[in-house]
Amino acid sequence: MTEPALSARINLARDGFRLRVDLTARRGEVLALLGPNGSGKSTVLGCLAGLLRPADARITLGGRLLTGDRKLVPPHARGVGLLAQQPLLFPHLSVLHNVAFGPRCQGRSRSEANRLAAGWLSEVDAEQFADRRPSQLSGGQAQRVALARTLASEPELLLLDEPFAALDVDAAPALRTLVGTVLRDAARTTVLVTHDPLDALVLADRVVVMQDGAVVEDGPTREVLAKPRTGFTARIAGLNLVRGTARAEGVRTSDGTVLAGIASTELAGGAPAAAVFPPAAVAVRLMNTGDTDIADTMDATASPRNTLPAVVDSLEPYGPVIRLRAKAGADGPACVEGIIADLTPQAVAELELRPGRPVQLVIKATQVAVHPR
Ligand SMILES: Nc1ncnc2c1ncn2[C@@H]1O[C@H](COP(=O)(O)OP(=O)(O)OP(=O)(O)O)[C@@H](O)[C@H]1O
Repeated sequence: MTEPALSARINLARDGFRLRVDLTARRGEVLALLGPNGSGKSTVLGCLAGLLRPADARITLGGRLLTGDRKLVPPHARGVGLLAQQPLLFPHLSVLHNVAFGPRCQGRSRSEANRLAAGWLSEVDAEQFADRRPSQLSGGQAQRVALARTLASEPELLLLDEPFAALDVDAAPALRTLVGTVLRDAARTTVLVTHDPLDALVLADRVVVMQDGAVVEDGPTREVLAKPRTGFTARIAGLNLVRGTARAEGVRTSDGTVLAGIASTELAGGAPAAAVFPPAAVAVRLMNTGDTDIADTMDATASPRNTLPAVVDSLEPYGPVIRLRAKAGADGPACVEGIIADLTPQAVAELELRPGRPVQLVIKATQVAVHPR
């Protein structure tokens, strides 16, 4: 096992918020840091960048101690580059000189710094803007230049804080592709803070999920998103997650509902478990239509279905489908709260669905994966 390039143990308390994390990343690894608002992601980045001075922390990068033993290496001397949501370019410098700024600060000659800057601008497909001022760039172009500026200092650790969040939907995919290309440098370690599961899937090798200042999930991206252990991760992965305890046939929730499913690994009865299923696996029917529509499509060999009474909470367009969010009815099980179902607009119209309408959620047991929690 190789020594991690980045190792960070951070303990920090601030106005009622407590952060306790232990993070490591290998050289060349791209780590996505996910978590709800206020979970502490930016605080972790601030500590790594040297912008925050945690009371109790030990951060090393490539064997160098950055924070710890009463030492705090200042931001510019860390070998850490930070790309924030906003490009934050120097308005009075040309694009080329913005990018050359880092190498100049590192002691390169003017011509050498300009040569390097031109190379990085071409790397991010922005060499044609070299002579412009930042005010003459679009948001997407400015963010590309900001990426070149960050990379021009050749950081050992690259921190990306929601780098696509401020971009419009047309500019984000191009920059995401570009970032994907530059992140393939095996010499650099990257920590990417994002709300977007697509960023994690496309760019990251590993996902760390934070909640209330602590790490609650850590693993290979696909594994974490496919087998979420927390409601937050399930939501960002676009999956439903119902918690409970393991039973032979599936998961028993705290309200006594048993959700039939298929266990992903062997689970001891009574162990904490979660039932995970995609919104497309949830069929919706009206409470008062009887079982005929389902019975018509079921034969004797059909897999068992879970039928749960619920109430429509909201209906929102979601790409080509309508996403229905359910809530618990007065007498129904609480476990249906927040379950999402994707329906065709035609089905929504035919069933005359609207918020407040009692429905039944029908979920095929074969599409419910049961994971340990
Ligand atoms: N400068 C500050 N002074 C005091 N408390 C702060 C400061 N900045 C953030 N906090 C608090 O620290 C906690 C963690 O905030 P942080 O910004 O790290 O979360 P986050 O996960 O990055 O959230 P978001 O996704 O909303 O950016 C929150 O409770 C926040 O209110």
